[in-house]
Amino acid sequence: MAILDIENLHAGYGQHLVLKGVDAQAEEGDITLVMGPNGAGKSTLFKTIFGLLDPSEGSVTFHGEDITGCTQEELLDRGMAYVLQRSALFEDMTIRENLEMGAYVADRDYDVDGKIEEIYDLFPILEERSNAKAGTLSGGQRQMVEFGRGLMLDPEFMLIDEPTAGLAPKIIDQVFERVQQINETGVTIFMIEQNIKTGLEYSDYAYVLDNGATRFHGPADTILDNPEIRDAYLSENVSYEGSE
Ligand SMILES: Nc1ncnc2c1ncn2[C@@H]1O[C@H](COP(=O)(O)OP(=O)(O)OP(=O)(O)O)[C@@H](O)[C@H]1O
Repeated sequence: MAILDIENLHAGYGQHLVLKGVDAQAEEGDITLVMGPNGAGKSTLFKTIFGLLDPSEGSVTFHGEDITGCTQEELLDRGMAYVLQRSALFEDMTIRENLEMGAYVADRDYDVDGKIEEIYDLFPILEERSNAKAGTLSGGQRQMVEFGRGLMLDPEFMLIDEPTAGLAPKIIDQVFERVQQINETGVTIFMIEQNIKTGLEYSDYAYVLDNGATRFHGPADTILDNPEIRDAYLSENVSYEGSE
């Protein structure tokens, strides 16, 4: 069953229309990859899903309910989380304090400590380094804190924008393993990624966006069987991961 359903979505910045008819779905329990060239509109799509941009046409439904026009707080309440591409940690705060910030909109009786314990169980290094300031962490550890912070309100659906952006090639697999761990706790993942070959290995289904519209979609393990997709989208990523 689709937890998220995007239909004919149009959105942009002022007069600049970026999304020109995106159709996509996320099946419950899946990791769904969103790929496409630079400027295709991937981040714009995620911002529109999360209510940061108003669509001019089309709809986004979550659990069958139209969420167009919902505020971020309402979406968090409904079980959606958004992990941004650019690191937005509080540099002078500790790992634990950064995690606590992930629950700042929670009710007073929300069990913040209990949730942090769950995140420490998932990513033990965060407990070992809980008093370290975010500004002292490696790129991979920062990304783990970002994931942890996104998990603080117990989401069932997580938007993740390019989790490996700017990270060293040798830790890319680790980042995807963490995404997989999160998914195994029952969180449906909708993820933008430029490291296409590795990203597809960890995904169930994939969408290719081009020029603001859905160009192609299919099971992740079949996407690269399409020569058109390989030629158009893989060649520019070969440098990341080496050619076959
Ligand atoms: N805040 C903004 N104001 C105006 N135009 C923007 C803004 N953010 C993005 N754009 C434009 O929207 C288009 C799509 O950008 P977007 O970031 O959604 O693409 P993307 O597919 O995520 O690309 P990338 O892989 O480079 O992150 C680009 O032409 C970009 O210049």
